[in-house]
Amino acid sequence: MALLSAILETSPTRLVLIVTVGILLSVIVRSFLREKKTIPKGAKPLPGPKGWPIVGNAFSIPNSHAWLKFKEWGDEYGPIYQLQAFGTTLVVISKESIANDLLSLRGAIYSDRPPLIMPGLISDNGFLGAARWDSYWRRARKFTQSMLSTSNIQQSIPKQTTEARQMVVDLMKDPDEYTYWLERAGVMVSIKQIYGLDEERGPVEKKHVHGICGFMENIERVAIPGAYLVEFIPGLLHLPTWLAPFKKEAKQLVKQHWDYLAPLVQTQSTKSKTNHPEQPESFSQRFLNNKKDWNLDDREIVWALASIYGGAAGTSSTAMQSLILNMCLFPDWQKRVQDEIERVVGNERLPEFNDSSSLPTVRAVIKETMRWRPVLSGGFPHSVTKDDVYEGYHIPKGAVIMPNQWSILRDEEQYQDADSFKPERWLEPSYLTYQEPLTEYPNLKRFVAFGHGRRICPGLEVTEKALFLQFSSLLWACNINRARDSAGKEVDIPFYDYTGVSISTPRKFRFAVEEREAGRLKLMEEAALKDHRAELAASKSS
Ligand code: HEM
Repeated sequence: MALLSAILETSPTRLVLIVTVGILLSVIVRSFLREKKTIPKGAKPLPGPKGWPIVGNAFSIPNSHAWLKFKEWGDEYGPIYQLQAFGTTLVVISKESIANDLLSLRGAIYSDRPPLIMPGLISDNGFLGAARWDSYWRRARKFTQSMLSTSNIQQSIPKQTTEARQMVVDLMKDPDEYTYWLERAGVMVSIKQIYGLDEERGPVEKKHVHGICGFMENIERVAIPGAYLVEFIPGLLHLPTWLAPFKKEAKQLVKQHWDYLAPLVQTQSTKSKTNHPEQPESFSQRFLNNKKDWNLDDREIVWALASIYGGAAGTSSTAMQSLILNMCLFPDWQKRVQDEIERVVGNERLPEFNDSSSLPTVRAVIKETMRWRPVLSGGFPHSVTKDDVYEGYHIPKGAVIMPNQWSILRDEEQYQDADSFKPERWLEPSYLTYQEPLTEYPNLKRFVAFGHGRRICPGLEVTEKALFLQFSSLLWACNINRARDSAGKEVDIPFYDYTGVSISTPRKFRFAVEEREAGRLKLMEEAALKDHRAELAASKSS
């Protein structure tokens, strides 16, 4: 009682000091106890760089482009090694076979995510990618996987085709705005497929692009390691909001996200079951028509759908930006792709998804771009729920597992001359990566760029279709070249100038787009317009 009354009489500043010191002390004790964790008999600790007491290696891990440092350490300490940060063990994997052994074969204990406090707070713990291995994740994942099944994705091909063509038209007219056109293409497919909305072209589209990209940018920004102290000191969550600015910020953001996302689902509740065979049911309609099958409540479904919508935003458009950049850097490959498209598609018609099996060079350039410039270069963290021993090494419960894609996709034993951009590695039998028949391979199925095991990206098939349609349509209609300055001199494009956060995107670069042959742009524009009008008409009559 005496202690309580003493605390109550203390000034607010002293109270903050007491709380902060208390929390810090508890962190120090917890880190110390975790560091002292015993290793099972017969097992040994993983190798790794030496760290400092308590902070471990935390201050040696860069908060930008961490994958480059992780690869350096991998070259020194081997394909699986550990780091320490404030008592948490970080296990970094640089080899696909090890990632498969742990994250896929032992998926029963390697499918959790580390606690991501801020991404959780700003999405009401509903963002699937950050969700823990719990009941919500299981139910939302089951729903997501079912919605993104092969047959559902097949139904989205007409919309994907229309938006790919529209993207090419927009890009040719206004190449400086390329990031917006690439984002827009993916977002407009999602908004139709997930929420059943067919929007008019123009400002209303912008609202959606900014709405969902803003949500994902916020998730990414708050997840940057070190951005928020609460990620290292979860005890700060117990502070009242007036003492914790991060809580105030999270409250504002979660409201902003909800205000955009919730009405997208609610507008669907007023629509009846669609009877149009050419108008497949949207994901939200499928949910609303069979609510009890999915076991998700009205709040959870908003976030589950937003996770699919958000998962698609930023990822495919980043891969497309890398493809455009690579066409500037490797004009010989651009010519090979265009020659192949010319042989198969010709001048009279536009590329379609059915052409995919006859266009292995297109698929090889896409796959090699995703290997050479992985969208999630540092991988996506998993977490292990039980103590484990792998090849004699101890992996403690709660360790964060980082499958470092930058290293895995540059493993010389798998990819000869791994630092070079070589689409031929997927096309020529002399390479280990070659697989027949070329009507089917290369493809993106089980490609590590999409992660591992039970958490593998459920959007893989959507991406495969989107990238094929966008890239083949672009190179059928135009040539991509380096831009020229006012004196006619080629503008330099840096070889590697990418952002250093989780979705690693090429920083803004300049390029030129020109029509390959007169009439192609017109053909593309007419097709995009006709299909879009038909979609709008069908949606109004349904
Ligand atoms: C270039 C395109 C894409 C890449 C490279 C990519 C990559 C990834 C990776 C690496 C993960 C984490 C996997 C793991 O933890 O092992 C992931 C998760 C996820 N992705 Fe994708 N993705 C892409 C496109 C998409 C699309 C188009 C969608 C939706 C249609 C999507 C939805 C998701 C979702 C919902 C998760 C969370 C899964 C979970 O935690 O259970 N992604 N993605």
